[in-house]
Order: sequence, then structure tokens, then C-alpha cells
Amino acid sequence: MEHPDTEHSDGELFPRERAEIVPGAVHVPDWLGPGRQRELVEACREWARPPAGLRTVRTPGGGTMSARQVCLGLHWYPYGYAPTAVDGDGGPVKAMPDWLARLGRSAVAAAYGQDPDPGVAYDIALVNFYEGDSRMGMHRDAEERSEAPVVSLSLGDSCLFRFGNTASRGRPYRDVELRSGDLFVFGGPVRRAFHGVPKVLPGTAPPGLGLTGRLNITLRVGGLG
Ligand SMILES: O=C(O)CCC(=O)C(=O)O
Ligand SMILES: [Fe+2]
Repeated sequence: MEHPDTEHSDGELFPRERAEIVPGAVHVPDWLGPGRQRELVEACREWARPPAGLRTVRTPGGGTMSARQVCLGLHWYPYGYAPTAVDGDGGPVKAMPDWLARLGRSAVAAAYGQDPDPGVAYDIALVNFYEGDSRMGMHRDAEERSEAPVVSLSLGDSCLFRFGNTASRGRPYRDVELRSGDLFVFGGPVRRAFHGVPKVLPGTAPPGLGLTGRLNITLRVGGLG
């Protein structure tokens, strides 16, 4: 017997709920509505243009990252920050828009139920573009001096996001499915936890978004001034 009343528009029996994965790491499903997601995808397309546009990141060991990346505010490279695309075309990094910095603060408030400290100003964004077979290995976001939480916004295809511990790349970790519009925030005791993206789920993007693949925007406070 079916109970249509309890079924949600996306065909799920239960709505996905805000979840504290470990203390300091919070998943807020569907934080961005469809209109906001479209605006962000459009903004990412602009940011991806040269100079200092979307690039393939080369690691010191001679490998390449499979997710391509563009930065705002400060340019991240393995492993530091610079004002220009030092490992790309050398162009000046694009500015971090005020509206995106404000979105970072409201994301923290949504995740933790409490405004961030007044001094917390999101001044760096990394935009990662994943195609079907892209991944991101377990790593920590370690080049920032600030301990402010990292804010992560997902657009397009869903992925498996692996959130681990502060000691090693291995277990214990939790795998969380991040879908288009989801917010994930990690700070406090797990600000330096290892995390990665073992898998993208191709073909799972909302049809109306006009995006093939996955975009992730991580907002950070550098504390590097
Ligand atoms: O794509 C993601 O969800 C994670 C991205 C990430 O960890 C990073 O850019 O440092
Ligand atoms: Fe990261």
C-alpha cells in the first residue's frame, strides 16, 4: 500500500535532514534553492574565463588533479596562496565578490545555528569542476592561517563526499552524498580533518540547472593578510 502523502516531490520517502556528521561538521541538504543554484552556475562560468581562469592543477609529485579549478580572492596552488595564477597563465586572481563572502557567513549561521564571529570575512573561494570520472584525494585544507570554518556548496551532479579525521587519511571516516544545492560546513575541532571526493555520480544533476558534471565552491578565510 502506498502512502503518497509521505512522499516528497523528489520521490524520497523522507526529507533529507540537517545532520551533524561529527561535532563541527554539518550537512545541510537543499540549502540553495533552484534559482540560487542557477545564479551560482552562471557565476562559475564567468569566473572560469581567462585570465586566471579554470585550470588543471599540477601537484609537485608530477601528477595532475582530475578536478579542474579556478580561484577567487587568492590563488591556491599546491601548496600555498598567491595573488596571481602562479601555476597557470600568471594572470591576477579575480576578486572575491562581497555577495559571496556574505553567503559564506550565512552558510555558517545555517549550519551551526549561530552567526560567525564578526571578524570572520570569507576572502577566498576555490571552485572545483568535476567531470564523471574526476575525484579528489583525501587532503586537509591547510594553507589558511585562520581557523574559521570551511563552507562547501555543491552544484550539479551528486557526489560521495568522504569526511575523515584529523590524524590520518584513513578510517574513521563518514561518506555523505552531497547533491546539488547542499551545504557542508566544517570547523572547530574538525577544521583540519582530512576529506575528499571518491566518486561523482554522473547524470544526477537537476535537469533544469543546465550543468553536466559537478561544481563545488569552497569558501575559506585566509587570515593571510
Ligand atoms: O568538491 C568537494 O566537495 C571538496 C573540495 C575540497 O575539498 C577542496 O577544494 O579543498
Ligand atoms: Fe578540501
